[in-house]
Amino acid sequence: MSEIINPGLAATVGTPAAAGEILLVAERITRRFGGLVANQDVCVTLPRGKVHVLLGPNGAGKSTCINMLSGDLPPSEGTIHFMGKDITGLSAAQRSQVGIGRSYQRTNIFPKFTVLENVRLAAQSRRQQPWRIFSRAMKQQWALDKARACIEEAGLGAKVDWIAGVLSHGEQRQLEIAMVLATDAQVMLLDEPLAGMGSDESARMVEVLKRLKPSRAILLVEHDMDAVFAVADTITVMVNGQVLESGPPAQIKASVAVQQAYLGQEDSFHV
Ligand SMILES: Nc1ncnc2c1ncn2[C@@H]1O[C@H](COP(=O)(O)OP(=O)(O)OP(=O)(O)O)[C@@H](O)[C@H]1O
Repeated sequence: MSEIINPGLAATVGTPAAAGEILLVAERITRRFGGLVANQDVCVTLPRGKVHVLLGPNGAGKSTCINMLSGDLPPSEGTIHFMGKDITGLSAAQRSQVGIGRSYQRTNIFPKFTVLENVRLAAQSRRQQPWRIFSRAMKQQWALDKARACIEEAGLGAKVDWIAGVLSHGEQRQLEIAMVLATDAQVMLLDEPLAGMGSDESARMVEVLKRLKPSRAILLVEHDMDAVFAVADTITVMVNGQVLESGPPAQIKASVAVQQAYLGQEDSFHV
């Protein structure tokens, strides 16, 4: 497999497509760690224009699932297709280049760089000469223009020249969203984007997610139930590495099996 990109796949990215188009399909993905089955036969379908939330108690397998979708972990079994092409064997870097972007549970930015520099670097990471990213700093106008647009879309327009390290926690998470956008992600995999946020910051992030949703497919792992039910079109609840139930929010809210899975957990279904 080429280290840089699958050209056939790259050519499909950026093609205007209708809402509802299926972008990513994971079929029966399974991941074992020695004798532990962290995900078993998990199926996920991500259409453009929809937010899919992965819920589940601690240790249920949500991060393992998102790691397999992003390419950070190879599945032990199962397949993942993006826009009809099999990407099961692509690395995380290759998936980023074809249009699958992710954020991590922990904030992942360059704290001494400005907001604009962080996002400009993310934009340039999609290009095929990553070793030039630093040496040609600030010279590529296209990357700056793209970075500004993504920063605006992520709701950070007023902080474009701020040093990233002095932003609030919530703003740093918004910056990460801008960095994912700058890679032209069609599919956004977001691992707990609201973690550690206060209510104002959470509300702002929910607005950002709603704004991003129409033109992309978004998969979230999130524990904040108010936010989950504010943005989700589909919710998949995992327990012990398996899908317990998957469906629209009203179905999940009414599910006795889901209620029972959450008994004694911090994350409650009081929504
Ligand atoms: N790299 C690894 N090596 C061994 N076991 C792992 C590894 N990563 C995850 N696991 C195990 O797989 C199971 C699922 O973990 P995972 O992190 O996917 O759950 P989670 O639902 O994301 O949990 P949390 O909400 O606590 O983040 C757990 O039992 C965990 O200990």
